Amino acid sequence: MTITPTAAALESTAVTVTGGRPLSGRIPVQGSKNIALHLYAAALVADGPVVLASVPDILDTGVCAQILAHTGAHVVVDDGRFSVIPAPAMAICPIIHPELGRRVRTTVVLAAAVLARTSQVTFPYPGGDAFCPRLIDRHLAAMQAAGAEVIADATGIRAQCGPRGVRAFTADMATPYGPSLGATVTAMLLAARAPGASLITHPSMEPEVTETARFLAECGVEIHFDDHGLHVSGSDHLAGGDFTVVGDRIEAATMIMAAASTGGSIHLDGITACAFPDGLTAALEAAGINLFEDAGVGVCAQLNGALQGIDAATGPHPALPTDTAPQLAAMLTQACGSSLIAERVYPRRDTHVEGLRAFGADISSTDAAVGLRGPTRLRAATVAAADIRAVTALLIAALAAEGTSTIPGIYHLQRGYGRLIANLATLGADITTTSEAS
Ligand SMILES: CC(=O)N[C@H]1[C@@H](OP(=O)(O)OP(=O)(O)OC[C@H]2O[C@@H](n3ccc(=O)[nH]c3=O)[C@H](O)[C@@H]2O)O[C@H](CO)[C@@H](O)[C@@H]1O
Ligand SMILES: C=C(OP(=O)(O)O)C(=O)O
Repeated sequence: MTITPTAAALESTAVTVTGGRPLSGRIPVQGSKNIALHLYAAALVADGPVVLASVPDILDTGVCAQILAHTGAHVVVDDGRFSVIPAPAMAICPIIHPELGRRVRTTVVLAAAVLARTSQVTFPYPGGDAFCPRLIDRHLAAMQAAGAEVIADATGIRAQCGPRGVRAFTADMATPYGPSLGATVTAMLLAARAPGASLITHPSMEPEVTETARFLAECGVEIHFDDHGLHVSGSDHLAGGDFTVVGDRIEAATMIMAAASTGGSIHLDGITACAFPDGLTAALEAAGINLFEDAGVGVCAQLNGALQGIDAATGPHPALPTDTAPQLAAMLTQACGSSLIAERVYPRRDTHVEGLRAFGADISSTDAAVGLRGPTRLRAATVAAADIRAVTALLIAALAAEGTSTIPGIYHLQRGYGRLIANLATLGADITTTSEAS
């Protein structure tokens, strides 16, 4: 099996940006990274074939496709279409490939799907961004509630159910930071294959959850939300289905913030204004960016005068998504006055702060908030980032800065953005990638 490029291979490629050009124009938005990843896991609980359209061409979907193939599923990815025929239960390998599993966050959700199909699974601790400790206790509690014995050691986790497989259950998704997105999908996939009525209390309502629920309903699962939580009537046979991944609201927000940081305005195809959570729309508008729906085919984002500093807080849907906070901070370096971005989904998420300071930003962070003062004339810098949204924050700073900046390493960028560099070039950015080998 070919393993998709490793971090080391991609860390030898750098992005070079000469800033100061206003970005404007029209670009497409990719299918949502995080929705696609959860749908890949959901595809594993179906018995029939699944086709997902508009999947983003990124490292994380490549890694997840390989994890599925390793379980025995027949997987084809072609021109944005992901087709999978899950193996019959008897033929599923109940081991999540350890090297691949350590590279993505969705490993535990994929493991839940395998557990739901085969009554057992062994998996490594998941990867994904490491900006702070990211617990998985709610995922494991859902597996236990579904009847699995869960044993964790230093190398990974093993979950095993009795001969009847997963059973209907009640599990709670609340954490001190709000409901867990990933654990809610883990619980949904277990419940989908557990005959009887399951109840998931305090579920996350992020689009990743509601889109997975829509997909499971297409496959024949009875599923609905009410004041008590998420009700799932599971079955030991699920049809497959065809499903389209909606546009990536985080990529869209990133592009809007990149353009606004340079004084530009853009048109995005493949997303609608209602895909933007209220907290994101409110933050953009308060900063001076107007969003207009374009006849149901896209969104225009236009600057309304100079950017203004804002106070904002991340939170569970429909609040400002935590995955947009680093990019927002980069944009607000160009805003008049002070800004404060409170982080309420994670105990801390500020790996972008030091990098932005290298560009000259007046920015500081405390445990759960980032404070800024602007506008600052940023100067070019050579600085690397530690994770997917921190790297885009640095790219935004480079686009706004005077001179030529270098951001070494594109591993984190490629985990989540398939066409970001090409799209920025289309909008007028002076941006290239260079390999150390060249
Ligand atoms: C691949 C994917 O979709 N990743 C997204 C997903 O991550 P992910 O599913 O990992 O995020 P969670 O919603 O689970 O985590 C949010 C918070 O809950 C806590 N927690 C989580 C699980 C648990 O079992 N116990 C617990 O305490 C975490 O430590 C964190 O503070 O949702 C996050 C929050 O919207 C996004 O930033 C990530 O981009
Ligand atoms: C934190 C993120 O991703 P992951 O959960 O895959 O690390 C993200 O998409 O911003």
